[in-house]
Amino acid sequence: MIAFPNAKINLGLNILSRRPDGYHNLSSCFIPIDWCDVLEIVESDQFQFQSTGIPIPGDENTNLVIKAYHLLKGNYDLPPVSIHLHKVIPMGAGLGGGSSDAAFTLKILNDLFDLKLPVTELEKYATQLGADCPFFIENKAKLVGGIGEVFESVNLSLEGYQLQVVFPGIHVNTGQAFQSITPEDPTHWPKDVVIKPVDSWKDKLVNDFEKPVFAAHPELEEIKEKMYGEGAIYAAMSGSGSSIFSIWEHDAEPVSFPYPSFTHQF
Ligand SMILES: C[C@@](CO)(OP(=O)(O)O)[C@H](O)COP(=O)(O)OP(=O)(O)OC[C@H]1O[C@@H](n2ccc(N)nc2=O)[C@H](O)[C@@H]1O
Ligand SMILES: Nc1ncnc2c1ncn2[C@@H]1O[C@H](COP(=O)(O)OP(=O)(O)O)[C@@H](O)[C@H]1O
Repeated sequence: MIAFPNAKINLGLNILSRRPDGYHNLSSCFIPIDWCDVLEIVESDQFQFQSTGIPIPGDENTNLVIKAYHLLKGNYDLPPVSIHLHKVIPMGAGLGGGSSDAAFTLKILNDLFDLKLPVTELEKYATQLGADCPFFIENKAKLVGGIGEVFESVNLSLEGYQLQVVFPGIHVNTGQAFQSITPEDPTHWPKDVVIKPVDSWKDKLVNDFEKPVFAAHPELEEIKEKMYGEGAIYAAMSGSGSSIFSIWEHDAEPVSFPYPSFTHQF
């Protein structure tokens, strides 16, 4: 069975409070985007994992795809599988690619072996793999709270707009980025801003990670400012960075950068 785990971007990302377990409560609007990996899982004689495309750092057993398989295997009598992950989504980019691979692994195994796990159960398993993972189970634009596992539907349409996402190659460590933030309530909440026209979002829809990450990497802020300077309606960093995205009128020509990038007409 083959699937195409996609990335996400954060429209606004406010870090509200630090919890006793070290995690942070946040408020954001997540939207899926069509920048995708390729993930194939088939039944096999023995467990096998192969990855191609962008090399994934770290020991193979830290790969979230393998962790997702073992998590389900702990509770279900799963046969061995052969997994092929073709990595396209940049990593450490604030795009949630690894989390998406993990969530799609759960969904494929659920379908392949007819486990009949409902969405709520899949989301619980996904939360054990990473705070961003449960979003990719339903994989629809959502207002997100808690540490990333509390969802509210949102009436958001970007139809008629164009999205640009640029990955400038700087890898941001998510855990360290959270440590550099002083949590507080925002002046404007994402749920109130994203339902208004896109041209009202600037300065209201804020990603709290921008301040510390831009201070460490001023070239990222320059990319955002260049997007605004060339006509973007809204521009911001996604997640803990370092991807910068911008929203344009459908007939605009987004400024180009010498980095991996993705554009999409909604
Ligand atoms: C910041 C966000 C926003 O969408 O995205 P990315 O930049 O990673 O894409 C997410 O909250 C990232 O979620 P995810 O990357 O799954 O986090 P995890 O693997 O669970 O945790 C990585 C590190 O971030 C910290 N963390 C994560 C989520 C959260 N709500 N509070 C935290 O403090 C954890 O303490 C951990 O040290
Ligand atoms: N399947 C996977 N794809 C990408 N990264 C993975 C995967 N499994 C584990 N990782 C680890 O997670 C880290 C963060 O990757 P990713 O989730 O794509 O970025 P981000 O958290 O910035 O959205 C990577 O640097 C890598 O060490």
